Amino acid sequence: MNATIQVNSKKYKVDLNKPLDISMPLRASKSNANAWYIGAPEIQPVEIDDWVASVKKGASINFNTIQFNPHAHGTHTECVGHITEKVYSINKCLKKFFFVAELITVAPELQGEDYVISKQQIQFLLKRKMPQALVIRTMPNTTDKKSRQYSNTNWAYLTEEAAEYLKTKNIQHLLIDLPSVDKEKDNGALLAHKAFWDYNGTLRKEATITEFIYVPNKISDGSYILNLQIAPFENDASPSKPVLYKIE
Ligand SMILES: N[C@@H](CC(=O)c1ccccc1NC=O)C(=O)O
Repeated sequence: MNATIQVNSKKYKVDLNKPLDISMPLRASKSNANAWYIGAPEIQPVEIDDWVASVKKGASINFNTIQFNPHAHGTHTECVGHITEKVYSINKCLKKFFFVAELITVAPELQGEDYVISKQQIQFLLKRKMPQALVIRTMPNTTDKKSRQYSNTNWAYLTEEAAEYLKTKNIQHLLIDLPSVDKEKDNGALLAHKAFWDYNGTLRKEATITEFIYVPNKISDGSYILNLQIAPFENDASPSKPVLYKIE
């Protein structure tokens, strides 16, 4: 199934039969990716008295209750409501689902005791491109990202200057394969989140941050059409399913 997508005067051809899924599966397992010091996701059949809602246990259906945290357990998309007292819901902030996206690969650089993604690195890789969405794959990109236990690891993060740069480039949607665009332990500073959403200026209510993606190595850097879908939770964040389509 082929589609031609026109954005202003530019036409992009994509093959909808060739989706490139950059989300992580969310599993009820200790080996599911995890951050923020909580346990693993749980998926359990409902139990009422002696009845267990599992076909294996004699019920006519499987009927599971799921317990998880969108920020801690996998690919999720969040809006500015993640850091504001006022309630903003991702289901109300994200109202369009197709975007022109650029995928870049960055090796975070050592700054003091931290690894960071700098403005210079992004500037160099983006050149003069002005995509609506930026997808950042960090190096090294091993498959253990899908099961990594990130708590207390001081993962790499985006500098405030880099996030500010993305805002000035008018990038609306930022996607990254780390648990957060910010430093794990920053005493609540959340500098990159705040710079990207213009927290101290005019809130960018339509801008979103998607964290905990996984971009397989077989997908090369370049321009794509991104389909960014969430589950319709009225909450600051929802599990999400970003899918790329190569521009032919
Ligand atoms: N970096 C923050 C903590 C933080 O961002 C956070 C803590 C617990 C659960 C989620 C968090 N942030 C992102 O989703 C801090 O050190 O205060």
